[in-house]
Amino acid sequence: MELLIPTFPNTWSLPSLSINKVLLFLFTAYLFTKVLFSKSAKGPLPPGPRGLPILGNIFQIPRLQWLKYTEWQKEFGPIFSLNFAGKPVVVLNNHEVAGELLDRRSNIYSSRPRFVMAGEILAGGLSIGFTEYGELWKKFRRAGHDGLNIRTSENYQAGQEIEAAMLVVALVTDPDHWDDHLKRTAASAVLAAVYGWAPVQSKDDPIVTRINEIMERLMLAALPGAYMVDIFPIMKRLPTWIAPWKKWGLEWQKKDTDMFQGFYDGVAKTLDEGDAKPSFSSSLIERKEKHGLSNVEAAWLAGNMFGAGAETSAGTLAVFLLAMTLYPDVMRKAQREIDAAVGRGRLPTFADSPNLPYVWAIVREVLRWRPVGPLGLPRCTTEDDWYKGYFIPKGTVIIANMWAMNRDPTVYPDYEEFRPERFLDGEGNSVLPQNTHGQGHVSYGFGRRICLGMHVANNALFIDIASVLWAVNIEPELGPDGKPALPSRTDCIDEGLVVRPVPFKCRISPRSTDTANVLQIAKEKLS
Ligand code: HEM
Repeated sequence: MELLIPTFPNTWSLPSLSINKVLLFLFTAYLFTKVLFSKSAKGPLPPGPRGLPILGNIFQIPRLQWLKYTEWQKEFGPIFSLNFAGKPVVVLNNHEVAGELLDRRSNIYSSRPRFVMAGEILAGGLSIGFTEYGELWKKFRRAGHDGLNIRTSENYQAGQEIEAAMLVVALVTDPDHWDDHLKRTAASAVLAAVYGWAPVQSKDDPIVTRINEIMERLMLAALPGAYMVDIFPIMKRLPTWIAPWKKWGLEWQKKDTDMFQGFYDGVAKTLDEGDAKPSFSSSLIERKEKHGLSNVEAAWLAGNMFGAGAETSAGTLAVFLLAMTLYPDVMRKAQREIDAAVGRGRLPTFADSPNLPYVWAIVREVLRWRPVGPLGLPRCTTEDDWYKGYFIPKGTVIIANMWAMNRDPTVYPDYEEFRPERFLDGEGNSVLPQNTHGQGHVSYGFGRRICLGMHVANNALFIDIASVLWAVNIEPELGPDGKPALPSRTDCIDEGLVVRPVPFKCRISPRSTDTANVLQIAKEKLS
């Protein structure tokens, strides 16, 4: 079984065998000290699986952790605890407990665990997703909300319509590389929203590649066990000449800061010249005084939006294609709705949104059925707490098992099926389960740290899905026997930042005879 936790894989962190032995000794000594001198608990933690002495459950955690947690939930209930080598971890598995702790008690459940290498060294403490609950995070959050709330996210809709038209052209002219097109469009749409840039032409655009590398570096560095400094934070004080990993991290911090600063300054320049398109960065610059962020803080906030938004959106669009390949009746029903509301003479726009409730239900169901972040981002408690007789000490890592919540049979009977109808009543009005923040699912997280980009993401998904279904059919490939070869419903890849379906083949072809015009109509939108 592949293990996520105690692998210590990085050569920067283990430069030689002798250091290796010293560190192993220190590590063991640390664990013993922790166990011997740990403060006596004030009450019982929630129940959980029995683990090894000292090391606890760390060897029981497989790579697709959420599946194991969902199994354990059946045995231990909606809230259970684990021991990661002395660190208490509490896993929340249903809407009721997550709603109570993460939403209603969010004053003590809104911090993140400390990520020394990723958050502090590589990102210089400036990555909003890793920032602990405190003044800087509150400033980031207010500024982020100003530029991405439900109202301001409408500013980016014109750019999202253009992106959707580009996606249609790409899928019609080069259907086999659909995954590349999804990645390009997601990256391009987020860059347009964040910096007001013109669409990028390829998923391999050097800037897209460079920002993706930053996110990959941060996510790999954040994996438990990747760097010793996360186990012994005191190592952060080592001088760089004996800590090459620190030198490397600081060098990247400088390069990444220079790049984000350059992008941000570029927007400031176009604003000065009166030439800027509405964007998240332009809103940051215009409300600089109000937000109280320094230039470098604002530049990192903007840069991080790309990392948080591009791969998550691309992965979700891949789930959409998988669902359409497996559920042709859903696709046809949506196409009937789109044809009735939009006709065949133009692409859908945001003005059609009120007339496309089934398309909106597909957006919700895609996010519920296969969330690209099944465990979201971990939280950390900032005070001791009690829940139903269980004690949750300050500093506990909290994991929200969104996978299990989105598949709770009491909320979603037939949860394994892709069935957008579950979100609609007979009149086409939305039906949304409780404790789902008006979304129908919990894939955007909870409480004060709920995804900042959820309105931008929902809008992009809506217009992409409506436009693609207006333009093309998505069907399974035919196998050698001439019968449809269905892709796997369940196989997935955990890429660190997102979990997406394993690569699969499908046939994408223009719809019916009048769609000879599809390309022309989409291209007209782009001219
Ligand atoms: C389908 C696409 C997306 C999904 C599924 C998604 C999901 C999530 C989740 C689960 C979290 C953690 C929430 C928590 O701790 O409770 C998160 C955080 C975040 N997301 Fe998204 N996201 C998406 C798109 C976006 C976009 C497009 C942006 C920006 C334009 C964005 C910006 C952020 C930021 C900045 C955070 C960190 C918030 C904080 O720590 O305070 N996301 N997202």
